[in-house]
Parts: sequence; structure tokens; C-alpha cells
Amino acid sequence: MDEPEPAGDFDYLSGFGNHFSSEALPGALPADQNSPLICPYGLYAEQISGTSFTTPRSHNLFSWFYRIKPSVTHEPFKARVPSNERLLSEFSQSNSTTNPTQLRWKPVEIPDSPTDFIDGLFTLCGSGSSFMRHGYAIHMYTANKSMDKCAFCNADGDFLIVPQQGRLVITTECGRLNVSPGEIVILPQGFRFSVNLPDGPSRGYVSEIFGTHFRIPDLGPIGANGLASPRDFLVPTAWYEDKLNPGYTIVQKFGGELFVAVQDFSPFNVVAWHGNYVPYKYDLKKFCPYNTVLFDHSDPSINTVLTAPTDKPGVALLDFVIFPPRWLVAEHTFRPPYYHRNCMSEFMGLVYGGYEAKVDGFLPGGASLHNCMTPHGPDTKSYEATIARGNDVGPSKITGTMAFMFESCLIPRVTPWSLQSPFLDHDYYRCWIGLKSHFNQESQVPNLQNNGK
Ligand SMILES: O=C(O)Cc1cc(O)ccc1O
Ligand SMILES: [Fe+2]
Repeated sequence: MDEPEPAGDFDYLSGFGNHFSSEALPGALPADQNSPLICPYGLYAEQISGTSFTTPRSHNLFSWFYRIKPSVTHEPFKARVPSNERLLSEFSQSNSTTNPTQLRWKPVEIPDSPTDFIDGLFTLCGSGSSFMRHGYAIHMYTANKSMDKCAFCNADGDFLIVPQQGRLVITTECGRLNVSPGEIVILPQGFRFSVNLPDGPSRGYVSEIFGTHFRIPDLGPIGANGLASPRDFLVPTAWYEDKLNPGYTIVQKFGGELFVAVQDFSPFNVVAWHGNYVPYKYDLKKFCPYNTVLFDHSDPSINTVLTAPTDKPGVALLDFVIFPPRWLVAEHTFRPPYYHRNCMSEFMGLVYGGYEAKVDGFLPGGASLHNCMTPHGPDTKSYEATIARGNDVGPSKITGTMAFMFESCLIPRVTPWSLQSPFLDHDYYRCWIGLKSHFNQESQVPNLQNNGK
């Protein structure tokens, strides 16, 4: 296990989509312009663009770094050996499979052999292509060792990381983030970052989006407040190391392949920065769910934390939705998720606790995929327990749980190693096989214990 990281060592700025600025030395940010002839302290100015230069201002993302040496100072990129063959950023018939079956995985074991965040990443499913700037990939990671003398840079897309076990201390060019299970972190396309594992063995989920960025959803009739609040998104503050570091490598994921470039200094050499293109974290406990209702069951979109849009209004490339602790209040209503088929595809994970639609088999660190139009819903035990409780249940509170869903309009293909995985639950379908017919054409009153009164 690595040295513990002091929790108090992290300072953050707060807000979503703000134009932030931060300096680790007073006066390091040029006062009146971005690109002075000579920058304060002899720093180099460097811009990172997260959207095209001409993207309308409302969605334009960019930041300026003032750094000791510019990113360009490195030897040529070479293919990384070993590569990571289990990482994909393009999904085609030749490398992945379509599969309409309900799929579920048990928690993948964390290896004993030394594995860092980069080598521990593996793709479960995805759609589209990083080259075409449209699509997404869903990965998981299992790791037990901090990244050593290297930084990762994802040229393909943005990472949304959901740690499930083990804290991540992530050093980025904007500063350092301390991310615990129950929190999420977004590392936008192109940022260099290094992942330390102060708690040792770690596991988590990652969604990667190509060609767009996450937003907090519009709230519509909910009003100005509710769900995720902009001020609860935390952005790091400038932090730098002025270290000669011969043999430091930048590992660049580019078109799903890994390349390395060697340089002789730490890339975390940004003394000051400003901009709205930033890494950030969010504590899911801060989310205020809005689904206490008079009757019936809200669609899960009511619990959207972040959404990555497509060009079609209301159609997400990827929604990040959570099922957090919350009050269930409703009359004559089946409270677990209804049975359904969805034109969107639903990938689910569980950070801790249990999920209301599955009595067993869906475990923290496990995952499920209910693909486009594939039927799913509560397992037999959840259904029967709900019916047995009947109509007279008062308000009840779901506690101690954090499940989530990545939901997309694009149909994911599944990777061969996920289908051949020893953690694939071949018996998943059985959880619904026991659902009995209660149909009685002689009686309109449902023939179910305590039901329909
Ligand atoms: O399938 C799931 O468990 C996720 C889900 C939850 C819910 O409350 C309603 C619809 C839905 O897809
Ligand atoms: Fe669903």
C-alpha cells in the first residue's frame, strides 16, 4: 500500500461551467491578456481546447495553462509495449458482438499482480467511434498500485469515473483531486493525469464519451434548484512540481491504442491556470432526488446527475443517472422499477448497498447491461416481496445504497472478453423465470395477496 494521502491537502473551487482561475504563486496569471510576450515567472502559456474554436460561446470550453515547460517538450510518440488489448474506442463486428440478452457480471476480482490504473482498465461495451467523434465506451478498472513516473492522457474522449472500492488521488494539470467511492470524477479529453491508490486495491466503473462533454441537465418544471447543484461540483486548485524527472512517460490513448512519449520533467508543472475546461468531482450524497410522488413511478431520468447530449433534443449520448438513498412515498403504486423495454440501452453498476429491483445477484462492483428493447425489471423475489407488502405501506426510506446507470441512445456492442469472463452470470435470466401468471379472467380484482384494494 502506498503512503496515505492527508485528506486535508486538497483545495477546491466550486461551480459547474464557470470560468475559473487559480494560481499557486501570486501574480502567476497574466493580468490582462492570455498570451503576453513574456509571462510572469518566465512561464510558458499553453491553451487546451475542449471544443472547436468556433463552438458557440454557451458551449465553448477552453483553458489556459501557465507552465514551467510546455507539453510539446517530449520525444516522439511510440506504440506502448505492452499495450492494453482489452481497451476499445471503436466498436465493430470484427472486435465486438451484438447481444440482446440481459447480461450481468459478478464483481470482477482485483488482481494480485502489480497493476496500475492504465493496465487495469478493460472495456465491457460501447458504440460508435472515437475517430468519428460520436459514441461511448464503458470500461471498468481493477488496480492495486499507483501510476509510477507516468501520466495518462486520453485523446479519445472524456472519462467519468465512478470509484467503487479504494480512494483515488488524481493529479491533473489543474491540480489534485481526492476521490472516494460515493464520489465521481470527470477527466476531460486531453488532460494529463496520474492516479494514485492510497488505499491499495481499487475497482470502479468508467464511461468514456466521444465528441461531446457532460452537462448538468436542465430542470424544466422542477425549477431553478434540485438534483445536482452547480456549487457542489469541485474543481482543483493550481498545484505544481518543478521536478527534473528523466524517463517520465506520457501514455496517450489515441484511437483506443496506447502510445508513450518520454520527457524529462513532470507534466504537473502548471503554476497558474484559468478557463472553463477543467477536471472536476462531485459527491453523489449531495444529490437531492425529486421523486416523492402521489402515485406511480417516476422514470429514472428524474435522477440524472450529468448528461452528454446528442444533436437531437432530449436524446442523450450518455446519461449518468443514480439511485441514491431517498424517500419512497406513493399510494397504490408498485414502488420498484416497473417492467419495461427501452429504446435506450441501460448499463448499471452498484457502488454500495443493494438495488431495489434485485434481491440478490446484483452486487457492489458487479454490473448489468439491458440493451435496447431488451425486457427487464424487478426479479421474482422483489416482485413477490412488493406484492406481499401490499397497499398499506407508508412512506419508506431507501438507505445505504448507491446504484447508477449509464443510459445511451446508441446500441452498445459487447467485448469478447466480457462475454467470456468467468464473472459473467450465466444464470441471470433465471431471476425472472419464476414470475407467475396471476391472471384470472373471472375476476377483475387481482388475485394477489393484499393487492388492488
Ligand atoms: O432498469 C432499471 O432498473 C433502471 C430503471 C429504474 C427505474 O426506476 C425505472 C426505469 C428504469 O430503467
Ligand atoms: Fe431499465
